[in-house]
Amino acid sequence: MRTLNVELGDRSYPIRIGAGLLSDRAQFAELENRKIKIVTDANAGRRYLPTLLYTLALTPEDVLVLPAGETQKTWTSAEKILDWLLASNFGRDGVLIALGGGVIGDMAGFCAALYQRGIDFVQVPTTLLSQVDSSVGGKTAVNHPRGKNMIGAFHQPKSVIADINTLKTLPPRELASGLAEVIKYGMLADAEFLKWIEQNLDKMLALDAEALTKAIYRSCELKARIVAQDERESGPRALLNLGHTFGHAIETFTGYSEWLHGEAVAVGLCMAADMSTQMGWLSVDDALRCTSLIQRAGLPTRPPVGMTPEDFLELMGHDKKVAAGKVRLVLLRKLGVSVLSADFDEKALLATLKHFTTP
Ligand SMILES: NC(=O)c1ccc[n+]([C@@H]2O[C@H](COP(=O)([O-])OP(=O)(O)OC[C@H]3O[C@@H](n4cnc5c(N)ncnc54)[C@H](O)[C@@H]3O)[C@@H](O)[C@H]2O)c1
Ligand SMILES: O=C(O)C(=O)C[C@@H](O)[C@H](O)[C@H](O)COP(=O)(O)O
Ligand SMILES: [Zn+2]
Repeated sequence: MRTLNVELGDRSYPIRIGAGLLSDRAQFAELENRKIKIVTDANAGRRYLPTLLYTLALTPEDVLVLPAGETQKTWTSAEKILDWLLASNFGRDGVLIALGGGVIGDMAGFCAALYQRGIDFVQVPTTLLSQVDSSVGGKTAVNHPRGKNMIGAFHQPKSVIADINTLKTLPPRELASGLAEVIKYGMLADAEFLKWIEQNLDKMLALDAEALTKAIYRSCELKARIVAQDERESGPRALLNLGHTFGHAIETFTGYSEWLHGEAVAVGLCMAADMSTQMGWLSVDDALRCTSLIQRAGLPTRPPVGMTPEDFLELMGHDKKVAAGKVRLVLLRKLGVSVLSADFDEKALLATLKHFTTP
């Protein structure tokens, strides 16, 4: 097992990564003598709930199982969770566990932030995407038809327990979706890691435990370092949004169905790399390197057919990074070096949007 910490003073917490953690009671030692409730979804619950219930000596009454998928990441689902906690007379001293992918983690975390003005919660991520990214950093939210993660709160978990054995049942498309965020970390903060991803992609696609553990550990380490500097995204944390201004536009355009988050981010990464070359920063060769890695991971590299530059511009105008009415974009100076840019050349953006939306 490998452990690292997110350093946030008295809200610091451990991220534990290893095989078989779900059945190891010691991993949940902080929860001893606490009332516990679990929120999960149908897929993660079917596979991993029995083990977790046994480990924590809980019963099915302590669990809420929601339908799976991004379309469920709504205010209505959050209300269901809050209603259930209230109906169970759950106290402010209780702990909510999120067992599942990023959808469950973001929603349960959001409800933990709201319920009785904030209760403790623990992330037990079961997808690659949630183990490398969403379970760490305390961004919690639900989607709105007008925009991704538009209703949310910052609320840090008490711990993150990532059992890599859960990845064995992940459908290939979901594995690839998680790889998009791993590639993002290499592109935005660590060119050496990006090279390692290129060299070890096939191992990760074959679910090699050592390669996956390294990818999860390094992604979490890079994220934890940035979150520790800027928990609430007033500065460098925005860099974690590389590819997301384009990606979130795609997810909103497609109504949070059809496209997975990582797939939309993958296209966003290609678009951000392309625009960085239009700005004269990233070399064309390096942008192509990123696109070809994304393609090798089985991810899309172009937006949905029918999406126009105007669609992108309209949706990007609602991005949470907009400041003083101006879109701000995360771009690459070079591989491993990202910047948040407000004064980018509009022509470069238009050229990228045109290039990616022309059949
Ligand atoms: N808070 C953050 O910092 C942050 C970061 C990145 C992404 N996100 C959010 O995370 C969400 C995407 O997360 P995701 O990709 O985990 O999606 P998800 O939660 O929808 O999980 C993907 C699918 O896999 C299923 N599943 C979960 N674990 C499984 C397992 N072990 N075996 C088989 N199936 C399993 C789920 O039921 C679901 O159908 C998006 O809403 C995105 O916005 C948040
Ligand atoms: O943790 C962050 O900060 C991120 O930006 C990580 C992203 O991968 C993630 O998708 C996040 O939820 C996006 O946040 P948002 O504030 O743009 O909705
Ligand atoms: Zn993301």
